[in-house]
Amino acid sequence: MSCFGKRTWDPKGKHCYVTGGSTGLGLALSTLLVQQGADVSIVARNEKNLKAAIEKLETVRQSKDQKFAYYSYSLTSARESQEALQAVIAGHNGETPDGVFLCAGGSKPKFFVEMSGEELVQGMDMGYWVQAWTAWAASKEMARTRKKGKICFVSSTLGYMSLIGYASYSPAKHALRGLADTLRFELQLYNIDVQIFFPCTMYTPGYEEENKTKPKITLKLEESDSGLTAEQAAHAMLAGIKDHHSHITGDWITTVFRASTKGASPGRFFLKDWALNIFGCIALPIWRMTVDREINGHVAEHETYLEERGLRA
Ligand SMILES: NC(=O)C1=CN([C@@H]2O[C@H](COP(=O)(O)OP(=O)(O)OC[C@H]3O[C@@H](n4cnc5c(N)ncnc54)[C@H](OP(=O)(O)O)[C@@H]3O)[C@@H](O)[C@H]2O)C=CC1
Ligand SMILES: CCCCCCCCCCCCCCCC(=O)[C@@H](N)CO
Repeated sequence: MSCFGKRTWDPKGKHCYVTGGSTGLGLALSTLLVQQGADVSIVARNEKNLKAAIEKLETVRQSKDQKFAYYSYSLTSARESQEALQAVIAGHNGETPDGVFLCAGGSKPKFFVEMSGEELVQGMDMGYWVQAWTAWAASKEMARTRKKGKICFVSSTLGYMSLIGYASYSPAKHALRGLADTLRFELQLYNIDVQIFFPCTMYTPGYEEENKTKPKITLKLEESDSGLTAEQAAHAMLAGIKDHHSHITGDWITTVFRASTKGASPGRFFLKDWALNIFGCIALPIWRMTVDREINGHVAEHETYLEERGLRA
């Protein structure tokens, strides 16, 4: 039983569709779902990683009846996201998934003035549309087939706040929160549960990739966040999913941001959220002042950086 006596969600025997299930958080979540008896279908682009992920899932299989499948699609367009979902359904005896877990995504942090127009558009594709299109396709399918399913988005700490360097990513992750909060209301019409996870830094292949372009100052400011392994983050995500939390967090810093930006989003026990909010009212402005000081102390170094790249007249 979870809050308000609602039964906890049990993955056993459920068909789970995990986007981005080939590496990082998506693979760690798929592994947990398999260990708890679910059938898992994963979608990502790179076929070699997908195959390797299925081999890993085979090693934790609980029963011979569990079905695992992978499909290679890029989920940044409406058409491919619908095709991917149809392939997942066809591969599972025509059955709509019980749970859709939207782990696909990525970021390419840089300074705003060094980003190209394409990179800013890609930021929305890889942060927002890569999950929104699948949520859209799955909502239509669940409503049509009367499936009382669940959809869980993956935002970020940066979906509640932001940091220098994340102009192409943080807005997309904030937009996911807007979509999840909208759908939490609207999809009640079809008995579909909508949740959203806000992970902090996770040490994954995606993290290593983003560090190739990340400004030094961004990396430095992120040090306040000690980070989680993909497995730790997946545990927190699944615990929140089971307990029907609308907004799921896996570390204390993001939990403070959750409480301090709550608005009308559902939270936890009100006294706990009040206490977190009061703590945030004091600690966050102090933290922000240290960040402003750090950025202002970076002006001279940044001047050289821009000159070296021909970005200063
Ligand atoms: N790592 C971090 O510090 C944090 C990450 N996040 C978010 O968590 C989620 C998981 O991140 P993480 O595990 O680190 O990332 P990884 O890069 O390790 O994994 C991302 C997964 O998404 C897939 N993917 C990426 N682009 C597409 C696409 N266009 N179509 C289909 N699949 C795609 C990748 O496979 P392939 O490339 O083969 O398509 C891979 O399976 C992302 O949404 C990320 O934004 C949030 C907070 C912190
Ligand atoms: C309460 C007072 C203390 C406040 C401290 C605030 C520290 C902020 C840390 C920001 C961490 C950003 C994680 C980004 C993860 C992510 O999404 C990227 N890795 C992109 O993938």
